[in-house]
Amino acid sequence: MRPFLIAPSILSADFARLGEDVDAVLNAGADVVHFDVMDNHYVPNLTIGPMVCQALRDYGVTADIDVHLMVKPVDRIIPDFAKAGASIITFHPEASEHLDRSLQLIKESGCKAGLVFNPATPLHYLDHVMDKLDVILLMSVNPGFGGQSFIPSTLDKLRQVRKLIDDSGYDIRLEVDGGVKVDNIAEIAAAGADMFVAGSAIFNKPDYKAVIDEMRSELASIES
Ligand SMILES: O=C(CO)[C@@H](O)[C@H](O)COP(=O)(O)O
Repeated sequence: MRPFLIAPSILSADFARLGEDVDAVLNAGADVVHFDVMDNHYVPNLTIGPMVCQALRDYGVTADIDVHLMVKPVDRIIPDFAKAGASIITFHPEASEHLDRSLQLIKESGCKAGLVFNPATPLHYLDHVMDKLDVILLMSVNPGFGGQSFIPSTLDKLRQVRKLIDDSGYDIRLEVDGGVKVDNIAEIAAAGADMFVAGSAIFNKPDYKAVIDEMRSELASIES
């Protein structure tokens, strides 16, 4: 298994001082910036677009930015995010008319590509695209809002996807997003995840480093 990555979701950051807050969480030990893009159409909330991604790059953020597109359609916005400095772009299969084309578009734009599965989205969308994926993201809440509780059936789904990845021989990250906390991160890692999105668990606490350190110490029990 590759090193675990902690990716704070900036959905729970302070948008009035986003650059500073992202710097703070990276200085606290986070690996990746998770950037949630919502369109009030595919999901019932509205957030941020490529200009904000570009603003973070202009502010000096050099860490990978993991752009999670909760938008429909997806293709038109992919090149804009690539130009704005996205490192990884993921989208939901239900939001794309042509899965393979959207994945190729992300790759041609120079970013890593991933598919996102809602709690009830079946895994068959993986059938013919494993060779094009850098990331599989399992939502452990229904997308749209931070601060929801982890849906326990995600653990079984993680085990299934971990097996699919291992059997495929491809180098694919298994990311999980929603309700990830210090007290469940070890169980989630044991089920196969290696990249952990956490919003409220980190940003709603005054000491980001303390939370990230606690998460890493929980994860250490799995690594060893
Ligand atoms: O994409 C989403 C929600 O749609 C997530 O990234 C949330 O922002 C995670 O928040 P927490 O559950 O960790 O508070």
